[in-house]
Amino acid sequence: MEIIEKAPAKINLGLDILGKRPDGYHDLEMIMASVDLADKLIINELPQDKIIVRTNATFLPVDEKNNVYQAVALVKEQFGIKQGLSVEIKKTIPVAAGLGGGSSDAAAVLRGVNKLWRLGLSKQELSDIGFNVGTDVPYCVHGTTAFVAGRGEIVEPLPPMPQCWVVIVKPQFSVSTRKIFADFDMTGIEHPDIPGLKASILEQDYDKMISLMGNSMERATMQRRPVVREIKEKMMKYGADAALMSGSGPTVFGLCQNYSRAKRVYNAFRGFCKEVHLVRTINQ
Ligand SMILES: C[C@](O)(CO)[C@H](O)COP(=O)(O)OP(=O)(O)OC[C@H]1O[C@@H](n2ccc(N)nc2=O)[C@H](O)[C@@H]1O
Ligand SMILES: Nc1ncnc2c1ncn2[C@@H]1O[C@H](COP(=O)(O)OP(=O)(O)OP(=O)(O)O)[C@@H](O)[C@H]1O
Repeated sequence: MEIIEKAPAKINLGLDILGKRPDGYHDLEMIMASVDLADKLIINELPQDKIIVRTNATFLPVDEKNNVYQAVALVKEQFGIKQGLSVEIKKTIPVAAGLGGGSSDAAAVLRGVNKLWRLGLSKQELSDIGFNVGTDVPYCVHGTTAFVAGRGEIVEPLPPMPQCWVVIVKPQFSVSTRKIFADFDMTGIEHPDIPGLKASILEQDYDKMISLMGNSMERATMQRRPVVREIKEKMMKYGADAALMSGSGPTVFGLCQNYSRAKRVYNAFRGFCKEVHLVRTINQ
């Protein structure tokens, strides 16, 4: 049986860093939403006991370093599964971009093997396995819009964010989340109002939502890469309702309720940046 799973990208409407923990990780509070920019996973069972990962993104690792490989290996080990698996990842989400592509691929393969091997695992159980692969996997297992806390393991689903167009611009360079966190200076950081942002989504109040969007990591990434600020400013200049860096960056996304405005913002970046997308939010 062949299983096809979609792995959508995420954006952080809000990201707050509460502090560094004794284990070196950071306590976070985030509001995340999925957008219709997705990788596609084609999953097939293999008779031999091995995991084969293939991808059109030839620069990506396909061994134990790949998030999909890791997620499958964990399930096989935990449930003593002797069948193998082949997974083809058709990559569309920009890599190391702040869009959670690797985490979403891992969540997608977990959903896939749950069906293929009839494991009957709940979302919570899939999240618990996936959390060993990456911070954003528990969120990606739940998808849509959610409040996420702790190191990333606490996921509280929310109603879908108010629908809008999303312009996604990824500059040519990538950013290492680990490095940004390692050098992160908590002094004087801006804390977005996450409870307020959460309330705006519960109330489906788009104007309130865009006024409260914020990302504590933006400043650190912008200091290293001023072009991130330039992209954000240019998005606003061309008519985005709001613009923000996603995750640790360097991708910036702009929100527009009006399609022609979104198209104008999109056109302003085409040719200027290589990876530019105009997509919708996912509302189910
Ligand atoms: C910042 C976000 O993009 C927000 O969505 C994600 O939390 C990052 O997700 P990711 O790249 O999948 O991150 P992981 O591979 O889990 O972690 C990368 C590195 O970021 C740091 N890290 C991550 C999560 C966290 N709560 N505190 C941390 O300090 C750790 O040094 C970790 O080694
Ligand atoms: N399936 C995968 N897709 C993308 N990257 C992967 C995958 N598996 C492993 N990686 C590695 O993970 C690193 C981070 O990739 P990813 O695209 O998930 O980052 P990101 O968008 O910054 O994520 P986040 O927003 O969660 O920080 C890459 O450098 C890549 O080598």
